[in-house]
Amino acid sequence: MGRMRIGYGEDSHRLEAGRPLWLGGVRIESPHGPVAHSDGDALLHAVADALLSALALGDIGQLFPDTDPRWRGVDSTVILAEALRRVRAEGYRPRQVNAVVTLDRPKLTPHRERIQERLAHLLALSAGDVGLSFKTSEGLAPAHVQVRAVVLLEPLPQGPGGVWTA
Ligand SMILES: Nc1ccn([C@@H]2O[C@H](COP(=O)(O)O)[C@@H](O)[C@H]2O)c(=O)n1
Ligand SMILES: C[C@@]1(CO)OP(=O)(O)OP(=O)(O)OC[C@H]1O
Repeated sequence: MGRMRIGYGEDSHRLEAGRPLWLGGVRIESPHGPVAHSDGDALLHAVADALLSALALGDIGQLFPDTDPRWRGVDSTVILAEALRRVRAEGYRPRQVNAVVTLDRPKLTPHRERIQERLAHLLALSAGDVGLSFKTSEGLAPAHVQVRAVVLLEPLPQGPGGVWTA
C-alpha cells in the first residue's frame, strides 16, 4: 500500500477586456478574461499541475504545448482529465484539493458553491473536500488572475491479487 502524496501547482494569466472567464470549469460573468492558448481556466491548470507534480509526472505545458494548434481554445476539463488519468495509472486518486484564486474583479464568492461542486465532480470528490479561497491583489495586479493549488493523493484501493479498484 503506497503512502499519501502531496502536490502543488500554480498558474497565471493576463486578463483582457472582452474575453470569457472560466474558473474550475465554470463560466463567470466578467468584464475581462485570460489571454491563453486554451480556454485559460487557471484554476483547472493549477490543479492539473498539482496532480502531476504530486507524482513527478511533469507539467501541463509538456502534455499540451501552447505551440500545438490542437490545443487552441481547448476546454481545460480535457487537460484536468488527462492529468487525472495519469495519476490513476500510477495507482493514486485525489483525496483533497485546496486552491487560492487571486483576482481583483469580479467577486467570486457568489460563485463559490458552483465552482466547488464542479471541481469536486471533475475529481470524483465530495464538495467538502474541495477548499477554495478567493483573494484580491489589493490593486497590485488588476489585470492578472493567479491560482495556487495543493492536492493530497491517496493510493487506489486494492482488490484481490493487488488489482486497483474504484
Ligand atoms: N475575486 C475575489 C476576491 C476576493 N473575494 C472575497 O473578498 C475577501 C477579501 O479579499 P482580500 O484579498 O481583500 O482579503 C476574500 O476573503 C473573499 O471572500 C471574492 O469574493 N472575490
Ligand atoms: C494550457 C496550455 C495549453 O496549450 O496553454 P495556456 O492555455 O496558455 O495555459 P498555460 O497555463 O500557459 O499552460 C500551458 C499549456 O498547457
